[in-house]
Amino acid sequence: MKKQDMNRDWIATAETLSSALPYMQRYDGAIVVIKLGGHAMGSDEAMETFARDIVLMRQVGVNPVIVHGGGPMINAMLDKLQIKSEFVNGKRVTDKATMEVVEMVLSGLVNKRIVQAINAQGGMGVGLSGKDADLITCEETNPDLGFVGTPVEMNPAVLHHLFENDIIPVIAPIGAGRNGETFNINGDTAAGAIAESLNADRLLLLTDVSGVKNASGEVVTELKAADVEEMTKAGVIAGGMIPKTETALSAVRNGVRACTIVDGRVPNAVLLELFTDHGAGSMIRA
Ligand SMILES: Nc1ncnc2c1ncn2[C@@H]1O[C@H](COP(=O)(O)OP(=O)(O)O)[C@@H](O)[C@H]1O
Ligand SMILES: CC(=O)N[C@@H](CCC(=O)OP(=O)(O)O)C(=O)O
Repeated sequence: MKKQDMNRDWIATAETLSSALPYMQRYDGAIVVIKLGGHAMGSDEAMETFARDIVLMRQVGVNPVIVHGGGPMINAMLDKLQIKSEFVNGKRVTDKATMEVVEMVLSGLVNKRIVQAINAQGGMGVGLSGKDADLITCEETNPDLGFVGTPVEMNPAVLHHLFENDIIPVIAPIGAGRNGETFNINGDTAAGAIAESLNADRLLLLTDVSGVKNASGEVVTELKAADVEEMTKAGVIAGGMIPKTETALSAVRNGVRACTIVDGRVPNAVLLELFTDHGAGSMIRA
């Protein structure tokens, strides 16, 4: 690269940093819940970039909370163990054997991969699931789905303790039942419940599409409750997008300031969303 071009690059970097100031001021002390879907997790390099962005957020005074999924990783382990699995409206039918695999994969492999990535960037990530410190208590969602849980009681006190100590919580979507059961919670549902219990400023649902698409395949940048209802009835919003839009609507109706469904495959997706004018994806409004 010529010296002149190199200078131009550095000038652009300095300009970008400078223009982020008002956004950093706006989000100083804010609670931002980020759901990282299994499909958005990708390569080690993508994980490294994601982790660096999260540590940067913490560095500039934001309180980030990561809630992760891991559907594809659960599928891979169930395949290895030759356990068949099916989804109904984006939720995995979960019998006892499946529940054991779900907990091992989410609280073990996936959770620790994210924690390790954050710590490698100089952050202090701590992994937990909804079972820790009674964070999420669940009831059965629907008997037909087995051990799929709906959060009914939240205890976010532990998260506030972690914020005070500069620790970044990384949460696996597993909940405890009142009678000693373990429940499998859809990752989006868990992220929404956590965001609501914290009255979060932002909920970002990171996935592997550029946003919620209409029947012609175009991303809709802003959706209201009525749009979501209509598109779901028409089957335009389907599969894994159903829990996302349900979560987004519930969140904005229950104290979360804004919820966006974002393409997590885009490098620096969370920084783009919080600290620039170039946020992409679909914003859901009440
Ligand atoms: N209207 C829609 N717009 C965008 N994606 C949709 C829509 N309806 C269904 N989908 C599907 O939802 C998927 C995202 O959900 P999911 O696979 O559960 O993601 P994640 O693992 O990130 O939680 C997309 O990859 C897409 O196949
Ligand atoms: C009840 C239910 O469906 N739980 C999910 C939990 C993981 C998840 O949500 O993963 P993604 O975010 O990667 O889709 C599952 O078993 O796959």
